[in-house]
Amino acid sequence: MWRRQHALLRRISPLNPLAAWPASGIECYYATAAPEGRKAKMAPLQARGMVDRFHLRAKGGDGGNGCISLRRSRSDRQGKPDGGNGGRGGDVILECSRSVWDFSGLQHHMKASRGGHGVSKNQIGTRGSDKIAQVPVGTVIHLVQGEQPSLAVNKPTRALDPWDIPDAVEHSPFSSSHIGSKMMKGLDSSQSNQQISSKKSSDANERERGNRNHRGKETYSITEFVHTEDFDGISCTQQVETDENDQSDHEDEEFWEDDEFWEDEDKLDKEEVAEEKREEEEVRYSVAEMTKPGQQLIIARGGEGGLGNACILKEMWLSKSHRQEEMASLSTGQPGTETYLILELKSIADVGLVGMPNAGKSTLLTALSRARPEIADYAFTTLRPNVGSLTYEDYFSVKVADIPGLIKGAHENRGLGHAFLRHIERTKVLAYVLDLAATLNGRKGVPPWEQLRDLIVELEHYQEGLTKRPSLIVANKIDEEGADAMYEELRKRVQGVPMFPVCAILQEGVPDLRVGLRDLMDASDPEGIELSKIMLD
Ligand SMILES: Nc1nc2c(ncn2[C@@H]2O[C@H](COP(=O)(O)OP(=O)(O)OP(=O)(O)O)[C@@H](O)[C@H]2O)c(=O)[nH]1
Repeated sequence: MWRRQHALLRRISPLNPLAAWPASGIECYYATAAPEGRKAKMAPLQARGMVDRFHLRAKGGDGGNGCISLRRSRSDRQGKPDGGNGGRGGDVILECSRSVWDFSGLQHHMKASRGGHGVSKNQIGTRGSDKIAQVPVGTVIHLVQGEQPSLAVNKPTRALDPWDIPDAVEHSPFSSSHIGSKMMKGLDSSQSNQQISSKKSSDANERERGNRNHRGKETYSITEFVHTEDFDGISCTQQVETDENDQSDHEDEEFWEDDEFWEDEDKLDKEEVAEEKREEEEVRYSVAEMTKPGQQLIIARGGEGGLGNACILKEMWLSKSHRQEEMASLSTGQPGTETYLILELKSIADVGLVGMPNAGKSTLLTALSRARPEIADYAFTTLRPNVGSLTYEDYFSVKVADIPGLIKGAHENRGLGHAFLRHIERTKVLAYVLDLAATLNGRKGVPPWEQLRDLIVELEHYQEGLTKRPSLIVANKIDEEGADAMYEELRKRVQGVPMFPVCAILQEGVPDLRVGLRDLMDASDPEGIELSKIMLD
């Protein structure tokens, strides 16, 4: 469904003013240009805002075929087998990078190149090139179908293993299963090849692999590492774009030529949504997390190359009756593995700023750090989380995340909904930013204590116990007329929580807030906020 919509958008956006890119992350509807004689339709399109959840299908490159060749000479009329082995297919790799914000640069389908075929004179086919895509720091991987993703490192040493997954099984640092076990969350290496849900091709792959093992030929192991450090992100992006364009042109043609599309679109959409839901029910959540720049994760492995006849006849025993068939099967390259993943982004920060739209969260982030998020006097200016770094004199550094504004009923999908709260799931400290001026000077806003109540309710709806984290209150816009009295009222109504009156725009009260945040980070037994601590009317 999305592919069709993206193809459509590419086609109409330069010409059709109705299809101008929106600056929001909300699902939008566009009037689409229709071929002559057809009614224009309204099609939902994913807007350009942050893409923090992404469906990705990946396929490793197939292995190249082995060569069957005989080298004859005058002295040897019968000839000696000299066919080389096929090359291994490329892997599909995700690389964690600080230079990308979200998944908007990814393709939904990624395929690595196949290995080259073996040639005579015992020459091995070339290895298929890998397909590498960059994902942001904080990417969580859920597995819908296929094999567990595995970590790619250049050397199997402990020092190079950047993962710190809880419950990972400890192994010898030099065993391949160590790497394998580290890459699975809570799984041992014997489970690493477990299929979540089998597909035809992966079944075939497994069968083929079984046959190979049976004949004594080793299949790939996870100790075949990919050199990761010199990867040039720019060249990869270019490669990805080229492929995407090729694909999109093709899709465009199909799309406009397809008569049934206009009639069946709704039905198809519904079917696809239902299928996606069905698939999501079988998802294995959080099989891997990418938390450090430079980490690489192989999500689909290239197939092994087929054997050349030089190798087959030297090392294998072939039955006389089925010689040809066995030779053909051994020389055929294995298909690459396939996986279907859901990528989800959870920003990594120590402090999460939560507040109603327009409370001044982005302004506060600007005052606390060098981050420069968009600031404006209308609600929902922030559409994606912004993370800034707050550094203290002793070089202690705290990451602060500003997330889009929450409103009452966000859990019922009001405003921007509450899905982006996943970005504060991992924070240690919550800072509730309340707007002291929301009801002042004739404004029809919500009093600060009610803002606090609504925020707590929404956070608890998203995840029970989230508000038990160490918390403080930032009473913002103290510079406004009447804000002092409002602050006093707030202090009376909410007790037992550290509170800081602040004017984010003039940076007043910000130094005290910095100290307060540090204290909360260091405190051994800090408290969260409960609804019972708030006195409401
Ligand atoms: N008077 C006053 N205005 C402020 C203060 N802090 C922020 N503002 C104004 O409040 C408006 C909203 O500020 P933002 O920082 O965009 O608020 P936000 O909470 O990030 O808003 P969303 O992006 O909608 O979630 C802007 O016009 C700011 O200039 C303050 O301390 N005093």
